[in-house]
Amino acid sequence: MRLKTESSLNSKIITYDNINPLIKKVEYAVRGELAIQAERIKEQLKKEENLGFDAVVNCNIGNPQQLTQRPITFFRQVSSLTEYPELLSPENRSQVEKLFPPDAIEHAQTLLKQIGSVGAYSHSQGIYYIRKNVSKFIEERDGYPSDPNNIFLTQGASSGVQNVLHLIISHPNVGIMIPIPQYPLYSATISLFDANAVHYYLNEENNWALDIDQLNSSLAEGRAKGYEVRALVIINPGNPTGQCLTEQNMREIIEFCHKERIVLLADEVYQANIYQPKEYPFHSFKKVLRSMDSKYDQFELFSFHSISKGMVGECGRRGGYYECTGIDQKVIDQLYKISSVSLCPNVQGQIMVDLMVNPPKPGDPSYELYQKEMDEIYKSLIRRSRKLCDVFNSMENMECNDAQGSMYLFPRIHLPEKAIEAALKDGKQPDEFYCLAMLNATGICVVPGSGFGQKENSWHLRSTFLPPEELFDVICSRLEKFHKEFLKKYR
Ligand SMILES: Cc1ncc(COP(=O)(O)O)c(CN[C@@H]2CONC2=O)c1O
Repeated sequence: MRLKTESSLNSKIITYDNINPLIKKVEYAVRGELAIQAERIKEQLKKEENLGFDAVVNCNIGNPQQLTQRPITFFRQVSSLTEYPELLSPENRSQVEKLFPPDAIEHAQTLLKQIGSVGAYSHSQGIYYIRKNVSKFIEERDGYPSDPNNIFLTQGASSGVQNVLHLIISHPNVGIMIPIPQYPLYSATISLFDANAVHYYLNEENNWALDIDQLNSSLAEGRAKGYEVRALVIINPGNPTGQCLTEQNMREIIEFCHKERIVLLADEVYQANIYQPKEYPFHSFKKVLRSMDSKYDQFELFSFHSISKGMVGECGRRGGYYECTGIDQKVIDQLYKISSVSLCPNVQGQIMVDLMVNPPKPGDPSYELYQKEMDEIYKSLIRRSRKLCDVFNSMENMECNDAQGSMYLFPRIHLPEKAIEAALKDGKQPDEFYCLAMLNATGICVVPGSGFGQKENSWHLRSTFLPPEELFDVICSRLEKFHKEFLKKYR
């Protein structure tokens, strides 16, 4: 028997060296080095250190309410009434009616009748009444049937994406096609589940369009590496690129998946963030699929949505859903089983999904305020996206496609050779080096393009356009001043 020395008894059982290597391999740039450095700077500012700016501006994450966007009043009224049902008792009614509109009271009562208590576990797929409202929303949006039994409510779209990818990744040789640039939930999850990302490049010169021949060459590459390519991920509208797919392009994508026997994962969390609705309207893959001929009736599609985006922006409540279309019932049963391991998605997140898909209707007492608040946020997002895009395009050595949708701009930066050399000497990617310098000089935290993937020798950054409009002029002038000084230093 090995004698246990004093030191070995005191040494850690779990160490960095002996944890799951797949976890060590995962990267998630949206909250990576830049975000960590931003937190350090926030601590310095709290100690009133003079850093040349008075606050950090988190443009690294699509987190609207962190940047002071207000929640939708009606949604919070209903949610708060469900949290403390005593407010709805007869003895409190007269008081409550002074503070809450009748339709909020009615909505909360209806939910509680279906839910019982928000403190109870719900059905693992989510509350059936809410899933019925999700199906109704989908039917009204697309004009085709939707079955609540094929809907899973989730802890944000993230957990739905992870469950579906986990289900599909049946062995280490599975390939999953993901866009470059992509939202790193996908690369991180594929890596965590020990599978293989098969990259297809979006075309920056054509407004980040998805060329079908790119899909064909990417698939051929994946298969040449011996991967069993099983799924294609489409983010529409795109993150970080903001492009919206045309119906024709979507039909070609469905034809490609059908021909190559690949399951389609349609990430549509930004479906309400559409800023050029005439030129680039949102079409769901479900609608386009159902508009195609009967040979596609068995086509397999997973569609994801979330309460974190749109004008709702309730990121922290962790709500979302995915719809299974054409998925074998036995597979759906396995998704139910894996959902039941986590018992259920949080109930307030489910309530927010219900409010997102079942908001006040014309003629309801709260409809006017609801519409006004949604409209104000929507119009402001358009103004801010255009303003920041114009600023990026006015800066030397920078070019930026406008945001057709989503919450981000992804400008390309042509960095001077000296800056690239300095970055590599510092052991950093050039765009990470630039973004860190920006953060330290201005307090503005963005994410380097290398965190999303990009064409060889091209450098980008991703910024949201979420800071409040009243701060925009200051932020834009800080960006311009920093950029000028950076180029001068490394010219
Ligand atoms: C394309 C896409 N899909 C899914 C998600 C996950 O959302 P929820 O889990 O909150 O529903 C995000 C979040 N966007 C991240 C978070 O903020 N900035 C981003 O790039 C996203 O951008």
